[in-house]
Amino acid sequence: MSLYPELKGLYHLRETIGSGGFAKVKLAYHALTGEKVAVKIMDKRTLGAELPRVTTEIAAMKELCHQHICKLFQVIETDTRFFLILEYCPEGELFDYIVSKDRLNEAEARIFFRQIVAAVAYIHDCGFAHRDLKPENLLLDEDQNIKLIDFGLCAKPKGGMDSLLATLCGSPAYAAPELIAGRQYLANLFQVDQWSMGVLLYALLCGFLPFDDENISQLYKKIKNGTYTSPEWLSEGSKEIISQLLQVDPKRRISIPALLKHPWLTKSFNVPIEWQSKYKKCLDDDCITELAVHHGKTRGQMEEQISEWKYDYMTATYFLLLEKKMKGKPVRLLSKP
Ligand SMILES: COc1cc(O)cc(Nc2ccc(C(=O)Nc3ccccc3)c(OCCC[NH3+])c2)c1
Repeated sequence: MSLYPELKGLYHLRETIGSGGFAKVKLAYHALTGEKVAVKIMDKRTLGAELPRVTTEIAAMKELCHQHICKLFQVIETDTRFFLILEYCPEGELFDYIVSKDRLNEAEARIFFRQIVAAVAYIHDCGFAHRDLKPENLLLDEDQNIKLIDFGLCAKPKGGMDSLLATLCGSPAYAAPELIAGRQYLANLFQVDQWSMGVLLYALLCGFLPFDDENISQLYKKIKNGTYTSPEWLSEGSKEIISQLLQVDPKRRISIPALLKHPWLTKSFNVPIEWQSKYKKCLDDDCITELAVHHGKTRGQMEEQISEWKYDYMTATYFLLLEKKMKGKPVRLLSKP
C-alpha cells in the first residue's frame, strides 16, 4: 500500500533529498515523461500557523515563470497534505558550493550574481518581494544555473506598486499620510531584497558573512549600523558594489535598474543583465501536438485545456515536455494513460 496514494501512477517517489521544519522534499519521476522532479510534502496538521505561508507561496509561484526561479509544476492538496511538484535542482544549494570552494573568485561570483539579480529583477517586475534571499534558498540545476526557491515569505503588496502610486497620482491632496508613508514603505519593502543580495555577494566573495555574532543583540546592532569589514582580497570594484547594496538607508541603496547595468556586473560581459523571462508567453506547438495525440483530442481542445493553467497533472506534463524540448530531448510521452 503506497504511503501517498494521491501520487499513484502519476509520480514514482524515490529517496528524500531534503527535510526542514514543516516539509520533506523527495526525488520523484513524472510517470508520463520520465523526467525527474522534486516533491515537497507538507502535513497540514504540523503546519499550523505556517499554513498561510504555503498558500502565499503557491499563489506566488503560479505567477512566476523564469529561467532562474525553481518552477512549480503541480499542486496536489488533500485533507491532510500539500504536495508541491517542483523543478529538480540536482547540484544542491549554492551555500554548499561556496563552502566546498571556501570562497569564489570574482569571475565565478559574477556569473552567479548576474543570475540572482536577474531573478530578483523579474520577481520585483511581477510585483513580488522575496524577503528571504540567502544561499540556502538558491539551488543549482544540472548546468550549475541558479534556481531561486522558497517563496513562503514573499510579499505582494495588494495590487502592487502601480495601484498605490495611481492612488497617489490620482489625488495626492486627499491621500492620508500613512498612504504617502505606505509608498515609502512599499518601495522599502522591495529594497529589502537589495540588502540581502549585498549579504549574498559578500558571502560569495568572502566565504563568510558580513554581519555575524553569536549574541543576537550584537548582531542586530551591527546590521542596524551597517558595520562590516572588507577582507584585503576584495577588489575596489567588489567593495564598491557591496557598499552600494549594504546601505542602511533604503533610499540610498542601489536600485534594481542601476544594478542591471552596474560596471561590476557588466565587466567582461559588456551587456546589461537580460533579466526578462526566457519562457515564451505562447504555447509550444510540439508539446501541444504530443499531448493532443496522447489524449485523443484536437490541438484546439488541448490548447484550451492547457491555457487554464490549473497546475494539475496536465500542467505538469506540459511543462515537463517543454523541459525535455529545451534540453534537446524528444518531445514524447512515455506510455498510454
Ligand atoms: C519554488 O521552488 C521551491 C519552493 C520551495 O518552497 C521549495 C523548493 N525546494 C526544493 C526544490 C528542489 C530541490 C531539489 O531538486 N533538490 C535536490 C535534487 C537532487 C539532488 C540534491 C538536491 C530541493 O532540494 C532540497 C534539498 C536541498 N538541500 C528543494 C523549491
